[in-house]
Amino acid sequence: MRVFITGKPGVGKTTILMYVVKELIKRNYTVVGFYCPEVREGGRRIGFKIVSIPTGKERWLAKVGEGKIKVGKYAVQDEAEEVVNDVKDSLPKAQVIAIDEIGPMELSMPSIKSLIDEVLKLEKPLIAVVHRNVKLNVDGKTYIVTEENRGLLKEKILEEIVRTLG
Ligand SMILES: Nc1nc2c(ncn2[C@@H]2O[C@H](COP(=O)(O)OP(=O)(O)OP(=O)(O)O)[C@@H](O)[C@H]2O)c(=O)[nH]1
Repeated sequence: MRVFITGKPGVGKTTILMYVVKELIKRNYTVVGFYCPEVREGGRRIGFKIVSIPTGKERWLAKVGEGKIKVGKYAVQDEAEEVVNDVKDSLPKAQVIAIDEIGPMELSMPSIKSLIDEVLKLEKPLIAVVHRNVKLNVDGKTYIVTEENRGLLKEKILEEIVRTLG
């Protein structure tokens, strides 16, 4: 059972995913994955972190500046690999996998791309934010988030995943 959340920038994708993750953890399910919050300084976005679920281990994913792999103005940071390995180590015990997001930045980093490829091959329930420009060729239910449906989608997606877990 895979749920993909997509939609325009700033519409509430991350908010839905994090709500579902928190509610699953409250219900004592083991959720494993990662999310990539943006980092702003003085109102300007200077980069993104990558944070492991559930350990909370955090490293720079990408930040403004020069580097061997660049996505737009952001240089992908090697240290992100430490979080990728943390997630990989936790995968076997996962009951649900949560990823925010499957996007150009994440897919540009070989170790994150291979983690995502590995997760997409697993049969475990998955909830993932998918960037609007990324097309995944795997089975799953895709929800396009809008201001109008984002409130209802939170509960609907949570219930669908809880029902799968039994
Ligand atoms: N009022 C209201 N605001 C919301 C809701 N969901 C998200 N927001 C706000 O909308 C803004 C963007 O939310 P995100 O969840 O970061 O949106 P996103 O689609 O993940 O954004 P990107 O990852 O930048 O594309 C934040 O300030 C949220 O607090 C909601 O249900 N109601």
